[in-house]
Amino acid sequence: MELAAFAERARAIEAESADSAVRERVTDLFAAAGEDLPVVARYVQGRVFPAHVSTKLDIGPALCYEAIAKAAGPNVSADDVEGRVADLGDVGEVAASYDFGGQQGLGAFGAGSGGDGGSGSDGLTVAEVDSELRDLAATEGAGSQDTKRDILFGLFNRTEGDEARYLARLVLAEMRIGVGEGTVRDAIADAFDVPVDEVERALQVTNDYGEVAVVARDEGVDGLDALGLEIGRPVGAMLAQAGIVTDALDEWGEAAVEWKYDGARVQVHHDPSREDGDAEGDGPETRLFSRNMEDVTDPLPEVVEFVDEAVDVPAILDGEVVAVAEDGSPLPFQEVLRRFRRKHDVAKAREDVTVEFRAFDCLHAAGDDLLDEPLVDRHARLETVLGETGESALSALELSDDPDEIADIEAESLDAGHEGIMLKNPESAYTPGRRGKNWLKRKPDVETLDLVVTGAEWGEGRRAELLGTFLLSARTDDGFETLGKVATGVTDEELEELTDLLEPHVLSEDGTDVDIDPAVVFEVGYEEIQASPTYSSGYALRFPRFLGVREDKDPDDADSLERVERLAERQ
Ligand SMILES: Nc1ncnc2c1ncn2[C@@H]1O[C@H](COP(=O)(O)OP(=O)(O)OP(=O)(O)O)[C@@H](O)[C@H]1O
Repeated sequence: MELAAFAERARAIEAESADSAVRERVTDLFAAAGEDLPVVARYVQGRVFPAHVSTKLDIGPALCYEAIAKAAGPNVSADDVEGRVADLGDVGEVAASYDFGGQQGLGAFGAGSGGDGGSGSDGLTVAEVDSELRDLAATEGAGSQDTKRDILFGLFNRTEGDEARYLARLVLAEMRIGVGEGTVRDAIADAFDVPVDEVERALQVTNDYGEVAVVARDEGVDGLDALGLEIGRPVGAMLAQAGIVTDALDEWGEAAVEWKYDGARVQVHHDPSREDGDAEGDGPETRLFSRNMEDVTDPLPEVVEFVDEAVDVPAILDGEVVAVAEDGSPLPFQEVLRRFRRKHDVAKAREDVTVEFRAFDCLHAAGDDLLDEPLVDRHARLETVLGETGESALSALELSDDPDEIADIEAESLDAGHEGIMLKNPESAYTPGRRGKNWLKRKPDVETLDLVVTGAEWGEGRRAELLGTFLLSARTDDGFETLGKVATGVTDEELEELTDLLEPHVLSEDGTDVDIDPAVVFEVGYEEIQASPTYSSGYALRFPRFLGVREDKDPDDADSLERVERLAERQ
């Protein structure tokens, strides 16, 4: 499929407001995508790679503006592009407004002019874009930024109008044409006449919209059924809602109660047949993935060693990595995230902060996918997989229908320095990536919010080189809405780290005000949530405090405005 045809359809999808019309258009797009279906199924959601792949484009706005400016000709600078993005608020709009790479003469036959969309500026195809972007992502080392910019320039140079619009939005992860995961799932079912439940299950186990779309089309229901978990390919973590003991007992009669560890989520993939350093190079025995499916194997060698020692069957385990002090008591989870981030000097980091694994679920063991098994059975399997050697990592699961007994478990957890308890439906299946009612978390402490940084201000005087005040936003279906600024409680050293983290995502600057692409999630505490016209969400945080960066969360995992509204009502 030519990029022009894709762009024309993307434009039509974006113009629709009714969900059913969007779904129909996406269905038609999939039916027409031919051999580019896997790419198209991802691009329509603004994804370049499947979620289970750790590869990233790593293109910041500044690099993208340079590539656009270069394609636009000698009279346009990256600053001009940035200025126009600040005015128009959409990099796609800006990219579409330039005449790129001497294509002007072909303009009359350009993107969008043909009913079949096949008469693009120079026949650039979606497959070619994908191949170039893969090359771009694989570029590393010295000079890689220049190479990336050149590849991107080469692509922009071959686009015009809507092609440029959606290419720019794609590479900056700002597609936003109103196509969410649910729409893609439904459209796959409609386009290839397979049950939506089967598509949903296949998506949960593979995390790959492209693969599922192709299997649905080429192999139908049987093909989808045959898709299973694969060791080495992470799946979404099952998530919890806030809940209370009486709700759990009313609903299930009896609850499975566990300590809620204050660490960071890790999915362990272990295959003993893959020896480290084996000649075929098919990967290490154990790989670890964070909650957002990043590969965190290298920074956590002691967890790898523990699993290699304890587990001797192929397995996928779910659990938490906790940082522990010398006396064995838990340290705040920020210490764990520090370890996750560490790429160099891991041995030194390991000396500074000790981490341990706590396992609470088993998704696969010795060839059996266990997602549909009841929790209690999965837990029993987990115990077997860990065996005596791994016993210390097993999270104790107690079944109880007695609120007093559950209160005692909560007190023990808090005494031991943990966060509270998890209440789980003993009979429930494991639903990857879903925040359902079968797992409830109970934390007695005041709730915190995980919010996306969408703006900042440069400091003054001594801190003029540092970003000092951060604008925070909650997630909505269409993007992000602001609800406060956080400035206090941050040291110079922290500000330096935060500036380094955020600078690559700066979209535009106006005086000391900086507009930032949603990429970084902050955990913040607050005294109260107030209704307020100051911010676009209609709410404002009273006395917000910075607690840390949620390195393990993407903007899509940040708290929603709906949750903010619920918390505001409960105050
Ligand atoms: N025994 C346990 N069972 C399941 N999850 C646990 C357990 N102990 C700790 N956790 C952690 O609690 C999290 C569940 O809360 P939730 O799904 O809301 O994630 P979250 O947004 O990271 O929440 P929080 O910030 O409260 O940890 C899990 O992702 C996991 O990291």
